[in-house]
Amino acid sequence: MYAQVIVDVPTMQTNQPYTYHIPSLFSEALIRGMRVVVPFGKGNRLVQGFVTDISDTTDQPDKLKDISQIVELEPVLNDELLQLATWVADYNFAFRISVFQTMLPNVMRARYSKVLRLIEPNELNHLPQIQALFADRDEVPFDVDNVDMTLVPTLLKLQKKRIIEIGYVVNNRAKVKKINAFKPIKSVDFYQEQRQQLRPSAVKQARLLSYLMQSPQTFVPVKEVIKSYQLDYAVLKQAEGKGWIVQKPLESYRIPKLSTPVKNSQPLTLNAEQQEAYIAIANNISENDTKTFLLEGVTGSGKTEIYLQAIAKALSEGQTALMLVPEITLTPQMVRRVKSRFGDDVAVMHSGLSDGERYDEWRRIQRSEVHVVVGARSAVFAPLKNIGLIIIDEEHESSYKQDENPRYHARDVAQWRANFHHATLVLGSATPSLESRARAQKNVYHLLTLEHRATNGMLPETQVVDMREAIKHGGDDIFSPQLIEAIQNRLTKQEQIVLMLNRRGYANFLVCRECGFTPRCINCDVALTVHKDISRLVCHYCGYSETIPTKCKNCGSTRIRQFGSGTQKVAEQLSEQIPQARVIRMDVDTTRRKGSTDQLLTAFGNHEADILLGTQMIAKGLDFANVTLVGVLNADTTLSLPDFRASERTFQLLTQVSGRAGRGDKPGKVIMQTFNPDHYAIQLARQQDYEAFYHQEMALRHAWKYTPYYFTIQIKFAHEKIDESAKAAYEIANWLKNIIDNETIMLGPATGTIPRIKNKYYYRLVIKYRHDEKLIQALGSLIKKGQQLQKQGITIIIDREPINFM
Ligand SMILES: Nc1ncnc2c1ncn2[C@@H]1O[C@H](COP(=O)(O)OP(=O)(O)OP(=O)(O)O)[C@@H](O)[C@H]1O
Ligand SMILES: [Zn+2]
Ligand SMILES: [Zn+2]
Repeated sequence: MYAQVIVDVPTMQTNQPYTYHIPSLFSEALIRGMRVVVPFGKGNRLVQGFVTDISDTTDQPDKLKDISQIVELEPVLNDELLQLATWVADYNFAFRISVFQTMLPNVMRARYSKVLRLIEPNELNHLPQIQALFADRDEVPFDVDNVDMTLVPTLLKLQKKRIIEIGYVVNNRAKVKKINAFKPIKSVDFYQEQRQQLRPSAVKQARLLSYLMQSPQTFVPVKEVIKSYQLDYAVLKQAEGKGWIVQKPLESYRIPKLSTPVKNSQPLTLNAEQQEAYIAIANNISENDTKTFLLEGVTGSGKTEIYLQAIAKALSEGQTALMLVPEITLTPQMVRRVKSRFGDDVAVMHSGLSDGERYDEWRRIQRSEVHVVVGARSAVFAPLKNIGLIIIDEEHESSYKQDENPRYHARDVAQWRANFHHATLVLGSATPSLESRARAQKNVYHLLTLEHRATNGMLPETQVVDMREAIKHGGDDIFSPQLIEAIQNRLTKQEQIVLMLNRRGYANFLVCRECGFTPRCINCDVALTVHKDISRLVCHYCGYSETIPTKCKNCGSTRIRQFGSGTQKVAEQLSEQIPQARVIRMDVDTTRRKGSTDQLLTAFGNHEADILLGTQMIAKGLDFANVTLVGVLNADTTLSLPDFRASERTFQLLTQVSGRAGRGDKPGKVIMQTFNPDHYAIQLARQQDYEAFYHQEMALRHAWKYTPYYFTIQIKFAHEKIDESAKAAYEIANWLKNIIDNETIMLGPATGTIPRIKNKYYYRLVIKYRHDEKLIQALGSLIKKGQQLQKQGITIIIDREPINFM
């Protein structure tokens, strides 16, 4: 028997399965989708691999290597996921191994460690130190904890003489958590009898026996019983010794908890608009039809309620449901809402979980113990079976596209899985991506609209404040008088306020007021960002950091100041201007700790603070009835992003954050501060008019030949030497020129917006096309052709529909 194995070596040469011989020992147990350990390459180094196929015969003439080990007895990838992986890899020009790793919990990524193996023990007689190192073992871990590094020269000599060898072992980090449990094994009468014979002083034994007399005949965690019956371990040990009970370790799940308990909730009675949308979705679920709905509903229109009832519908049909939410703050709030409806039938997957929790949630899904999954981007690969419904909330969010290999978009993967399962796909947003809205226009998607707020409230009224005027009249560049006045007004009424500092594309760097010098990253050529909390300048691309200088490195002047401001500075300014306001600050710094987001939001919800001040992470999903004012400190910074989607991003962000105001009975108000008050993205966000924005932006996209009129592919070439990356870029550009369609447009080669990242120089090509099979084929072959380039140290990145133009 032979197995096709994709090995854990992400290079162009290894992007196809290798054939291995299955030793008879494993031939019964080995199934497609399992993890194995195999020898690889000339040195037969052991690596992890995934079995993608098994066959009785092989056409490989060479002598084949044996599979060394099976990692676990259950397959970790089912047939659907194996097929999906092939599609994701091909479609996104990625390696299959990278796709497998993205699909599975982190702990299934193999860790390799070095070991020393003894080959000729008799040769060590005159080397007592080495003998002592091995003692009676023939393999020891090769690391500083085990090996005295002064022995290394000797060890290397011994390796040359083949007396020892240095090898690799594959460590499986996927560990199941166990807890101690016990159960009674005697009859009630027996326990009663024992109890009567006890000495009066044996209080704890008496308590245990009374417990055993009425306890269930199943394993119960030791800890729980000890706590509720005031026992101790010694008593249980004794009882085990006397044969009253048996103990054994039980598998236990690490289930992620929210900061406070989740209250149950009941389905709400849908209003007419909601009902219409729900019926369309529910009917489609019953019919097992593959259809995609675009649910375009203004902020607060009750999209979430429709999702929850649609999930209930899928469950009632005996199917499962998958719901994706953007990887941000809103995850805990959404998780809370879904758990309040479906309780323990929900598994959660997002980056806030520990590796152990992630692994356990994944296993609960894999074993079909839960039927609902809520999670961020990579949850789209959750091993659910029999999917009836997939929901993508805030479908326009760019975080659904992975910005590293494999560069997949969760929407594409969701569509594939919906087709596979004949499932219903629902894309929801108040501000759909232009791509999705355009597909609805062409009836590829079915458009469902909600034009009114669910609570009958009005959309908030929005005022645009021209900051150029505010500054002219002696105001500062953070708070206009209008905003300060509005905040004070809400404070007297005990109402709450959300303030957003738009940090995307924002300049939070140092500038010398004398010479204009800005400290930049030594690896990336980008301005360093000021992080006051750790008193350092940090590079956001590579993580390089240095202390905040007091003098300009260029001219020596001490007038080196921060340009722009962070949430911390805004909070300081706020406490100066309105000292009585209680402020919760929410940004990457205050939400880094696990669970902190959920805590901060719960505190705000309980009115423990008046103002929630944050970056764009607070723009979406928050549903607090007492918030009547939303202030946007700088509406226009996103407009300066080097990206054709800058207006779309700005419009989406402003509309979303405005939607946080007036969600309860009280009317809401929004104040947007901007230096570009006349820009259409800002004006249309003020009117919350998505449809008008869609038409205006589509006209521009058409004129400039951008998405959704054209597809886009970006190819990046990176090398430590700028000449080498340029050469590769021109070589490939010339090769492609002869292949691509007449209508296809190639831009570049050009250096990226940021030419150097992590010590590599980037060159890029941007290709815009409508239908170009030859182009796609050429790019597919490029990851093979790239082998030659890779040998020269060139990295090639092919990015379909890139989100990030760097
Ligand atoms: N049918 C209904 N009857 C009464 N209240 C409702 C109904 N549907 C939704 N709501 C309430 O209206 C509020 C807004 O609903 P929800 O958060 O679902 O809107 P949304 O469209 O998801 O909002 P956003 O896109 O702004 O996040 C919530 O407090 C919700 O409980
Ligand atoms: Zn850097
Ligand atoms: Zn200077």
